[in-house]
Amino acid sequence: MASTDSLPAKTAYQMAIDGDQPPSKYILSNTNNKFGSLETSPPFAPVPIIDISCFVSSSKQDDDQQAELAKLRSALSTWGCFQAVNHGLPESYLDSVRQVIKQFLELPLEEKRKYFREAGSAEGYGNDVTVSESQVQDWCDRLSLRVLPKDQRNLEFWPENPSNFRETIDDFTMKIKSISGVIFKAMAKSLDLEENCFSKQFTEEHDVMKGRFILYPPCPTPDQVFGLKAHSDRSGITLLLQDPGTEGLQVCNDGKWYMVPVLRDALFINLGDQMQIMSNGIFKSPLHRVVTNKEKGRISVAMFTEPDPNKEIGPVDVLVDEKRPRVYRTVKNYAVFNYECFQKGIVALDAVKV
Ligand SMILES: O=C(O)CCC(=O)C(=O)O
Ligand SMILES: [Fe+2]
Repeated sequence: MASTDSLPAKTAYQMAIDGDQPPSKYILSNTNNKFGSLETSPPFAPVPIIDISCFVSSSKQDDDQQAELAKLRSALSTWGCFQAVNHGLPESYLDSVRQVIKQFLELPLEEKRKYFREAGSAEGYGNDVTVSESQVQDWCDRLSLRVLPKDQRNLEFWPENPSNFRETIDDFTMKIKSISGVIFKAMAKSLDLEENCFSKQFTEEHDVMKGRFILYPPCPTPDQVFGLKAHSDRSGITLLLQDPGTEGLQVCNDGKWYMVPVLRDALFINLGDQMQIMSNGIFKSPLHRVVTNKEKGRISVAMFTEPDPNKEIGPVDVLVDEKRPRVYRTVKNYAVFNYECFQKGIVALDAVKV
């Protein structure tokens, strides 16, 4: 994988501390931005709020569950995302997760350098993967880790400072895995499919999960710089813990951009490309991006669940019929496929259409 990454002399975080103006490679232009102009305060997205305790608790009335399942199906086939509430993780627990990430990402550069992501590697500390000289840079510092399967963790990238980083992220991973299992089952039920048809590929027989821990420092020119460029996720689903103090995430619907509201105790869940493929296009993997803020920084925690890269995925058989012909062909190792498309400037989901 050809890429030209090296840790810059200054990361966005250091530039923000020093009061530097963003260098030209961070500034948007007509040639480096193809997904619509940057609006820092578009309307709020009326993203559905779903009570996911209905999907686990047998004490809830069946009618309640049916209503939430209908809401889930509608949310995922229109917005491709929803706010999950009543997920069982207390606010103080979520604060402790954000805290270890903030502590690591705010360490001096020399300390973080030990975990630097090498060119061609998906793991470690740094900025986005650089695939072309003209690529606009994201105004963020981030750490990417493979968190599952446990025996494939590369601990050399797992910070030892703060000292509770590893145990906190390990515990959070297992809790997110369990919530993902509930959501994959609910997604299947909402489509009248056998309840395990997605969960067995994502959280039972195989569990591949990546974590991305991001710090968006304040930016002096938020109307010219993205925190994160527009993209769709390559995952099955992504579970995102937002910063309770700062908005920044935007989602695209029908060609228009909306700001995702921050709900203090919610997990924001968006569908990734692989679930769009498996649902034969019924569910949507939405384009999303992050804008920066002049005064305030923002921390976010994104957990990506993916199927086994060695197994082919494709539309579930019963979702393909005369009324809804097969939209996508089968594909293996979508992460690598997606990266190769990105390098060529092609949208991966378009490239897997039949
Ligand atoms: O930071 C956010 O709010 C979104 C992060 C994201 O979209 C990603 O890491 O893929
Ligand atoms: Fe994303």
